[in-house]
Parts: sequence; structure tokens; C-alpha cells
Amino acid sequence: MATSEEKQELQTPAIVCIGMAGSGKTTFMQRLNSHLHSQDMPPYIINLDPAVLNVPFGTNIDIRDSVNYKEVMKQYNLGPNGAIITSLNLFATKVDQVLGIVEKRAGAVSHVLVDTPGQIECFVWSASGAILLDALASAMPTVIAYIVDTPRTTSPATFMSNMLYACSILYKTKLPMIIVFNKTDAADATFATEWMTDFESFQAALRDMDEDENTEGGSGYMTSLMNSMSLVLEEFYRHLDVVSVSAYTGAGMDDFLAAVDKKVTEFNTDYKAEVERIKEQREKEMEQKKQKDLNRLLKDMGIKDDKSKKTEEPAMTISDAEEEDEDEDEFADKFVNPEDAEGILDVDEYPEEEDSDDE
Ligand SMILES: Nc1nc2c(ncn2[C@@H]2O[C@H](COP(=O)(O)OP(=O)(O)OP(=O)(O)O)[C@@H](O)[C@H]2O)c(=O)[nH]1
Repeated sequence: MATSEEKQELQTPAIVCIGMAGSGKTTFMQRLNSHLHSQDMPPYIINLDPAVLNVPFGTNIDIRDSVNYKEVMKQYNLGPNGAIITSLNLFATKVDQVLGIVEKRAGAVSHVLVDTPGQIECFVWSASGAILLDALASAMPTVIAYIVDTPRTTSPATFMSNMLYACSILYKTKLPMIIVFNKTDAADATFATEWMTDFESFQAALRDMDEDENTEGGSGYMTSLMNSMSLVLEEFYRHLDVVSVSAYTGAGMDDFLAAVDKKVTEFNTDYKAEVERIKEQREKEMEQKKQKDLNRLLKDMGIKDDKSKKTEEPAMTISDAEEEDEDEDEFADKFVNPEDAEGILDVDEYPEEEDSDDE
């Protein structure tokens, strides 16, 4: 892994694509990938969706090479969402390894692109999602691209729900966010940018919705609730950059990259200190918890074996406990896809890393 000095120098942005199922994350990544390649700026690509069948572009690290989603479902008797969370948990046990590879590569690429599962909550609200995002953010400027399906967001009620979701992700991840209105070839996103910048225009849309009883949410209560919510969201909108793109036609890709550059500056000035503080606090808490658990274990084992020997000869030593941790790692290793000899490491790329970058 890179030293802390190298870490400070690493300015390659990581773009984490998050969005509701079908919003176009994968297609957007595909378009961004080809756009960057066309400008001689190849990115580094990570797929964190264990359940996706086909990824229409080459990936450098793919969770599916390390964790067999269907096997996880079978062995743990889990449904689709539980299996996604468990697969991410297993993958997160290797976060140091993954980060080591990304850090080595990141200096030679323009961007690190990360695709996530469409089941947003499985990633954003899971412990493993937080671990993976924290790890990325501690290594390089990390930006969330929240992809919105524009044609499906034209009603004020759906628009507000989507923005509230984005708002909760911003506060959960504490990372700079760009709202990407995708599919603008099918529906122009001007209405959305207007609603976000001009409170009056959103109020007018709400009034129209209220008058038309056939539209969703056309009740007085809903309109009044949304009126109040939109006031709350005004503050949220101030922290965002908004771009309109079409993953199909490629429109808006340069605007998106300009917004990323802006967010990288913001990350370095406003977010980095907070990310470091959270990381330190989490490490401290984990260390305290580990120590507490170990003390409790030693105490329990001592009482069980021989009370008089308790202080002189504990039944379990720290190294025993560490061995137990290693056993847990071996357990996680079993989920590494046997077809991939290198486990979590990209087979094509890992061997050449060793010579060139190790110093
Ligand atoms: N018209 C139009 N359709 C798009 C665009 N981007 C994606 N789509 C379509 O939207 C659908 C979903 O796209 P995906 O890229 O699979 O969406 P996703 O968010 O990755 O989906 P999940 O991984 O299931 O969450 C597909 O049918 C795409 O062809 C776009 O810019 N314009």
C-alpha cells in the first residue's frame, strides 16, 4: 500500500456511480469510459455489483471475480438483496488488498470509476459500503455521481422523492456529490435544473399537480408537505453540482468532467479533513472494541479454567486471538471464486505490478 506521503500526492479522482435501479449507471460508465479513452485518458474501472450479468466494458477489478453471488445465495440461504450485502461484506474483508492495487494504478490513470449495485441501500447503508467508500476517500479525492432517470422524474412528487434520496446519501457518505440527470435524449432536464434553482417554478409545478387530480400526489396534504420539503432541500441543492447527460448520445460528458474537477477541489478544501477525522475516530473505536472484547474473553476463559491462575497464565493470549482472526480470513478466502487463480487480484494485471511499482 502507498505510504501516507504518496497518499497525499494522489489526486486521481474516484467517481462512484450511485443511482436507482435502471437509472443508467452502467450505460453512463460505459459512455464515460469510451469518452475518456477517446481523449487518451484511460480510466481504472471497478465493478462492485456482484449480481450484474454482463458488464459492457472491461473492468480492472470486478467483485464477481472474487465472490460468487449465486453460491453465497445458496450457501447462506439468502434472497437477492441479502446475497448482495453478504457478497459486499466478503469483498470488504479484502479492502486493504483492493486499495493497495488501486493506489498503485491510480497514478497512471485519469480517473477511477466505480459501479455499484442498483439496490442503493445494499451499498450505501451497509457496513461494507461504508468501509469501501471510506477506504477510497482516504486514498484519493472521491466524488459521488448520483444518476437520475430524467424521463421518470418529471412529476414533482417523484422528483422530490429522488432528491430526498440523494440528500440522504450525501449525509450518509459525507462526500461531494454531482447530480447527473441522465437520458436527456428522451427528456430534457431543464425542468429539473429550474426546480432546483428557482423555488417559484417548483411551487408552480406543485400547484399544477394539485389542480390535476389525476396526477400522483394530487392531494392538499401532499402538496403542503412537498412545499415544506422543498424549502428544506434548498440548502441541500446549494452543495451540489448538476449536469445533464445522455449516456446514449454522449451529450454532457465534458460538463460532467468539469463538475468532477470542481468537486475534487471541494474535496481537498472542505471534505478531506472530515474524512480523516472520521477515519481516525473509527479506527480508535475499533481498537477500543477489540481490546474490550479481548479483555472480556481473557476474563471469561480465566474464570472457566482456574480462577487462581487467572492473572498469571491467561487461557488465551493475544497471539491466539490473532490466529482466530486469521482463521476468519481463511473463511472469507473460501468465497474467492476458484476459477480465478489470483482471487481478488486481477489476473492479467497483478503480476506486472510487483516489479514496477513496489518501491
Ligand atoms: N434513452 C436512454 N436510455 C438509456 C440511457 N442510459 C441508459 N439507458 C437505458 O436504461 C436502461 C437501464 O440502463 P442500465 O445502464 O442497465 O442501468 P443501471 O442503473 O446500471 O441498472 P442496474 O444495474 O439494474 O441498477 C437500459 O435499457 C439502457 O439502455 C440514456 O442515456 N438514454
